[in-house]
Amino acid sequence: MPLLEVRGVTRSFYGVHALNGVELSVEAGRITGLIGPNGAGKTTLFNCITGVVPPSTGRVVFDGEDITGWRPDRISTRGLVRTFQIARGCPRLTVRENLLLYGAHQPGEGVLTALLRTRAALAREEELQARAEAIAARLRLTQVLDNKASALSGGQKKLLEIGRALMTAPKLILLDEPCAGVNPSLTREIGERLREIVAEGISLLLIEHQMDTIARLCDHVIVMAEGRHLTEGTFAEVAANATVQEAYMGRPRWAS
Ligand SMILES: Nc1ncnc2c1ncn2[C@@H]1O[C@H](COP(=O)(O)OP(=O)(O)OP(=O)(O)O)[C@@H](O)[C@H]1O
Repeated sequence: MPLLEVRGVTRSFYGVHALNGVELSVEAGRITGLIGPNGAGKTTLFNCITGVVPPSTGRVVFDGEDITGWRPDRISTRGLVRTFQIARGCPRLTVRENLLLYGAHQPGEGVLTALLRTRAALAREEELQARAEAIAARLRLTQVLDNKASALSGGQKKLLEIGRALMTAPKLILLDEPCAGVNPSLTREIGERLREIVAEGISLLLIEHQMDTIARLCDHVIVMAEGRHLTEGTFAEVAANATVQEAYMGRPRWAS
């Protein structure tokens, strides 16, 4: 059974059909790339899957459970979380605080428990601290744990965004352009961290425009165009597909 199934999902905005009945599946244990020309509906699909925007019609099934129309926080407790193209962390908080903020959304963490500071709450806080430190170490952010997020480099901000997603103990992370705006060597480094995350059993679905990054990183590639699933396969297969080339025609990013 696929980890994620999208069945006939449509979404319109003021008469614009952003999604026209998307059908796709994401398998566990690998990095799946989601590509397509500008306006293909990739970000809207991410929003519909993760509850940021409800689909107009269709179904989203995650890990065997129908999550269509659920709110993002409820979806994340099931192990499905997304990152945003523009990092959404709190710049004035430290890296550690940013990580803890996300861990606090875990199931079982009630405001009352936190306020009462019971023994259980203190133990939970220690556990979250340990998790934040372990995730920072995984992402090579230990040196900057107590620095303000605003002081991080562009690449480190991207890693922090991934770290915040990891704090929710996800099964699947949807990454919206995790390497956008970072230089080639940092892109490779982020790629290495993503590979390590997958080796630990977390699955990834990522939107990326840089085709060399997709080619290097993704085990499988799904192509969208005009709000629909166009085709899928290995990078070599989709790159050789005439329909894909046609969908990208005149779009210089394909060549980059
Ligand atoms: N909130 C919104 N209001 C109105 N139109 C929207 C909204 N969100 C998306 N759209 C429209 O839906 C279509 C699909 O946009 P979307 O951003 O999902 O595509 P994309 O494949 O992610 O594009 P890009 O690669 O440029 O980010 C576009 O025509 C876009 O203008």
